[in-house]
Amino acid sequence: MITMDDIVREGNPILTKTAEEVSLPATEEETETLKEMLQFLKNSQDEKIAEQYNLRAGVGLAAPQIGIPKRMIAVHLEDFDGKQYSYGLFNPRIVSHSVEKAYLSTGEGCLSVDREVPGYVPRYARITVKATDLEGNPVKLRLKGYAAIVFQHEIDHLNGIMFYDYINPVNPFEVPENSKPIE
Ligand SMILES: OCN(O)CCCc1ccccc1
Ligand code: NI
Repeated sequence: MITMDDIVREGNPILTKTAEEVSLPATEEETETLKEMLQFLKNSQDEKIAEQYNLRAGVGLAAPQIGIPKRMIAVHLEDFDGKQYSYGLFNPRIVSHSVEKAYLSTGEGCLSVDREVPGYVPRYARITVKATDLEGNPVKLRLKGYAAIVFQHEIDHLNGIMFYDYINPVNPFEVPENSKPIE
């Protein structure tokens, strides 16, 4: 099972590189890895398992974070409107997005960053993502709210981008232009 020991931390160059497309159909090993990434998220959100294995709660995970420079992400979360998202995706890409921006009013964190980095992270308010799921089927997801924020955070990891790259260094809590808070 994946534990915190498998999560690479900032300073590791893999986190600032662009990850490679997975050639489809994915191999059994790639599929198994993506399933383990999703299971890690479920474990990290289970009070008993998380406590037993000292897991930091996570709602998303990208393969570079476990040292695998491939375009694979897992997301497991319940949005504030109660909608549930549980996906393992190969080669996710944002195919369209709103002009309007949004930011998590609490700021963001990252399992690969062992420190608080305060500030608003401006992102697109709504995105459409195309990808291939764990069963090898094409998926098209129209996302908004917290889910849109998390998917963007994960897809950024595939392009070597960290959440704090977006924070305004002069005024971290400056409200981004044409944006709304997700709270
Ligand atoms: O890459 C996943 N990760 O480091 C876990 C935290 C995910 C996350 C946290 C806050 C806002 C968006 C995404
Ligand atoms: Ni992260």
